Amino acid sequence: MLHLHNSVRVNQSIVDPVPASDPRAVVLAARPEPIRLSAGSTAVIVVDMQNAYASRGGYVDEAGFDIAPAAEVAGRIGQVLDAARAAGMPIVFLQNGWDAGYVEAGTPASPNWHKSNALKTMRARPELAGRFLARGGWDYELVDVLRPAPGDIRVHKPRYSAFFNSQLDSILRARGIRTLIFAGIASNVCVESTLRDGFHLEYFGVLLEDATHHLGPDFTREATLYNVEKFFGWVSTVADFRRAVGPLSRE
Ligand SMILES: NC(=O)N/C=C\C(=O)O
Repeated sequence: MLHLHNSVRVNQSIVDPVPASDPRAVVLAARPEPIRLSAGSTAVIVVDMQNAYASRGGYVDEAGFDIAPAAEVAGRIGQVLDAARAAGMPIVFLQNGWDAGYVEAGTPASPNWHKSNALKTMRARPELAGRFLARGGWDYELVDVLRPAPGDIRVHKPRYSAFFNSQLDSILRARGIRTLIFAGIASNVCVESTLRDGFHLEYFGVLLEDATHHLGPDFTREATLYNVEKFFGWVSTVADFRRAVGPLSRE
């Protein structure tokens, strides 16, 4: 079988949200099939690469989740951002959390109050009260290695899905964005929640599997990859993304 340079098999059907005639369109190798994307209508969504999720001493580390792979994941996300910036694609950094007084986190009348492991860990260990995911604090801040560049967009979100109680949808629509490239932590929680809601809002979601990390046993990672590939979107890799958008570099 013939292969193109970006490992798209030529006789595979291509998902075509943008016309092939678009001068900024490229084909991204993905599962279950390649997808055409245009630099003009694609954004990279970096999900919650905050100290809370990717640094020692942050919320998920203190709550007992494995964050060992997070540093490597952050490095690969950096490669994605370099390629996206060179191609002129918008980059959106999501930041999960609440106000310093935790009003946005909800009361016991909110499921979030009961299910948020950050809130539960702080209640169980009062010496940690106020430390996790509070705007203005270290835990809420993005990791040092993934600092937004001028022109990048930050969106605050108070729940797992970035499409709820945030400006994400209007920010994307105002820029004509149709395709979302997902990276960040955690693949099985905020990444998947946002990609799923994006699907219901008519966005084409692509998960870069090696630019994400999951919270929980490995089967959660596998389940997310299965769900995305089978029901909600497409799965690709950092190398394939870089190969696909490399030719769009404006430098
Ligand atoms: N960013 C995430 O995927 N968050 C997952 C859990 C949490 O925020 O408690």
